[in-house]
Amino acid sequence: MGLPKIKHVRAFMVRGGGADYHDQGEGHWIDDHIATPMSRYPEYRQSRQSFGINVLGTLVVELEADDGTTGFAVTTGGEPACYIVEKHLSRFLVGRNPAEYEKIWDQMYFSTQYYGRKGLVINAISGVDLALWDLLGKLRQEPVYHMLGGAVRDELQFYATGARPDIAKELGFIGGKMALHHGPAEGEEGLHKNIATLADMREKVGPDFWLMLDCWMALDVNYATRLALAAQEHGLKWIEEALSPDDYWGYAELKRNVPKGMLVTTGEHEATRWGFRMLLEMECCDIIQPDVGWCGGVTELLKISALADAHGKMVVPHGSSVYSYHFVITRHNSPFAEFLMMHPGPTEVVPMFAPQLLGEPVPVNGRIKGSALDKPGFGVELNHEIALHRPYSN
Ligand SMILES: C[C@H](O)[C@H](O)CC(=O)C(=O)O
Ligand SMILES: [Mg+2]
Repeated sequence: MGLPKIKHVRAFMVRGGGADYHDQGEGHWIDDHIATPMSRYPEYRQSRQSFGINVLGTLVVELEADDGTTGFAVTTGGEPACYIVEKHLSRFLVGRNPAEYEKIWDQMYFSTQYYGRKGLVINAISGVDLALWDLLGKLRQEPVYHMLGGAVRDELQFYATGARPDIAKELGFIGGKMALHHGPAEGEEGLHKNIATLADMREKVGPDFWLMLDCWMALDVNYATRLALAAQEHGLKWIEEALSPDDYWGYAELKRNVPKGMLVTTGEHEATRWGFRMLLEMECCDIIQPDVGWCGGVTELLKISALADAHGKMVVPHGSSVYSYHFVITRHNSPFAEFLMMHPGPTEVVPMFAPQLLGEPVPVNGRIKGSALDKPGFGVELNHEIALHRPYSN
């Protein structure tokens, strides 16, 4: 329909925070003895970087149209994702109209299905999809949330993820989600410590502030059930990602086991409508948490969200900065959003994907006004002052 065609596809890798938010320096709360599936090995317990959580780095996808307009997006994926974008996915983009995002998504997904479906390949597809939406918005001079149907509310409300829900409360957030520190291999002592941390935080924030625990796939059904039962008296709102993302059966059992009123959430490491269909149809959880940069991008999230809505479930995307903000504001079944506190303390609000994005909005008093999203595309620019490395070309 008269839009300039895509002329160039470029994929860069970047180190140091941003979309690979686990790639932080020493002393950051996000790498401080957090329970993981690798915690069963004592040598990998203290630091997630020790087992390689940050090996990938960020993938930046940049699309340039015939008229010189560029759209871009960032996600996790680094060098291997650059290869997939440049050597495989670019063929579905060059010479194409960016408004054909449905057909492009379909071609990217089915051409990679024999080695893709989840994980890195879907991260790469998500990055391309988000860059397409950004380009489309920049060409049409429209914010992405307009193209998704427009806002259903005037502002976004956030809960904060970090080690200091007490400070998150002072900063105006509606709740605080803490990482669980000890996994099953740390025995009864670890379980008591986990509960003691929650009890201490409940004491600090008072009775009504939401408190959640993020278990980052570290537990088994028995441990997660015991944790949930013990956490009830401290008003735990939800238990997140307690089990392996492949253990749909375990999630269904956990959901039956937790105390009435406590929510089970998961999905940040799930991908595509087919993965989320499993979580929904098997009654695994109360809230699904797709990461917009990992689940297939906005094009796929629209389908995931419609499926969740039909099942009466909320969609509260994992992190994902502006890519989540433009989506959440358009959906009734996404009533609030996550803000990942990337300050090392974390005692201050800093942009989630700093330093990669310029103009990234941040919550003020736990909120972002819809008007802050009123710029073309996702409303941010790539910070060209950071070291962008292009390992391959197409
Ligand atoms: C804090 C968690 O372990 C993880 O780093 C982030 C996450 O899962 C979330 O924000 O949700
Ligand atoms: Mg999580």
